[in-house]
Amino acid sequence: MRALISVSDKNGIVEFAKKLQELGVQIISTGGTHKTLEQAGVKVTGISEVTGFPECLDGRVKTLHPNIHAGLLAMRSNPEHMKQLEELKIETIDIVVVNLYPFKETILKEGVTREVAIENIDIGGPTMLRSAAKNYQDVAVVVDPRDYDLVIDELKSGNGISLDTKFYLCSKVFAHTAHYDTLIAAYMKRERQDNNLPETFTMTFEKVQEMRYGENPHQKAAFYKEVVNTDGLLSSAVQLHGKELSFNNINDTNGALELLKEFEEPTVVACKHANPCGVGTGENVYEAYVKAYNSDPTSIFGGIVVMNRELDEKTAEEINKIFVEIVVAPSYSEKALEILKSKKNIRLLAIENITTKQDENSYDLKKVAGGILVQTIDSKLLSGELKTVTKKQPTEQEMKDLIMAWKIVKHTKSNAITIVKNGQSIGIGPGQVNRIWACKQAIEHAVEFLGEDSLKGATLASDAYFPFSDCVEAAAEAGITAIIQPGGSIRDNDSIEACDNHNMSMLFTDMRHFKH
Ligand SMILES: NC(=O)c1ncn([C@@H]2O[C@H](COP(=O)(O)O)[C@@H](O)[C@H]2O)c1NC=O
Repeated sequence: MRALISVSDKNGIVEFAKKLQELGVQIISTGGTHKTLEQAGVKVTGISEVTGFPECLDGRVKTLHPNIHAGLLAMRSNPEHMKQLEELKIETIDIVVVNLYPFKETILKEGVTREVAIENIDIGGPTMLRSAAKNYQDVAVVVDPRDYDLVIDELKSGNGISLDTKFYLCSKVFAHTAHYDTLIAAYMKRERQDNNLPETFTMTFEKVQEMRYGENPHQKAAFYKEVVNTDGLLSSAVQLHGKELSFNNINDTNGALELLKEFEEPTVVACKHANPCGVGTGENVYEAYVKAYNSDPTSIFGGIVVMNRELDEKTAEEINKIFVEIVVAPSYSEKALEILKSKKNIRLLAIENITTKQDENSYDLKKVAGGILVQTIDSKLLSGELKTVTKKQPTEQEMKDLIMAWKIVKHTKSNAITIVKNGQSIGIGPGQVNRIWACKQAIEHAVEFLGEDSLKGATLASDAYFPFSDCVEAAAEAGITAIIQPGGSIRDNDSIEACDNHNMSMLFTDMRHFKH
């Protein structure tokens, strides 16, 4: 039995090769692997002895030779194949142990040149892996060092490596080379600054964790992360305390974080089922948290609280008065951590560069039955200049609140209406099937938690245009004085007129933010 070993990651390879040798397997190897094994006392045949050809072009050609690939691809049950091998004096290779040039690790290094990245694209390795995997009935192919023990155990059993195991090893190869090639393709696309939607759509992710279940207990679920550009994003979060995150935890936290990233000043976002339920800004996170909490003290219970400044002791004490599922902050003071850790069931996450936004060319994906919808993320907030369409202009404070309401509405499920006053969300109407209901819900929200008077002088945002003037009428009746919306309805004039009649200001953004 012959094994060909050619590995970049040399961890565990000496022990594995020694065990193979003890089991009577003859070992063939390439340059660096050969050296490592020989130095450790393993008897190795150099690849050039098998190919009759020197390794050349700085290692670009080592194993790319018919003596290797015919030895891998010959079907042992096919007499014609075996006859040809004999005529060509080629011996079979029965085990292939290959792991590839570290392309991923290379491109993750800061400042890596394209030349270096390209030199780290493995050609001979995937070719061997694919040849061996195609002929899995006759060849055992090991791409993952975690499978070394499995192979040794089966060989020790005396019955050889089972067909089942060989098929399992083969399936890992194609998953591995697909992942590897997808990373290369994505790198090339980035290098070309190509943000076109490709003819065939391939992305690759790495598993972070399996979850106990998905959105519901009868659904299976796992969390996968992208390989590059995850700094500051949810998948780079470090969990400091608490139980494992669930599917819904991750989805909901994502909603909260995407909204948080719109703010530069100290801000706290409280979120439930991926919709914001309370948002506060202030001089510090304490002030911001109190505003977010007061805006809806009911929904925040069991919710998610994220902030863009270090979580201090005073804020931790405040948060600790209620039950929240998850807290995310860039960092925690020692005292704050101690206070929050006193609760077993709270999950505490840290994301260092929490304000970092996703690359604007990132994709947003939605699975539909039998297909997938792909779009670039909704990265912009405003398209350009805001246009005041009413006789009245908003005041300076109203302007600040309008922008805040606009940021919140962008990250609230459609149809959405949000109401903001003095840096605090006071009413949020998410996910309604018509706009007036969203408007009424936002107003009701404010009335319930902050009283009718809170609406006097407040500002309102709508994620898409008003089809009728009914929302303006409802806002005017509640005491709201300024509105921000995309504009673009054939009945825009009705809404503008209604604002003028009630001495309100209205701004058009010329940009819609549906979120379904
Ligand atoms: N060019 C070839 O024919 C070739 N054959 C195997 N390799 C790779 O060379 C690496 C091992 O090299 P070494 O044994 O020299 O350290 C492995 O990652 C293997 O996948 C090759 N390198 C790149 O394509």
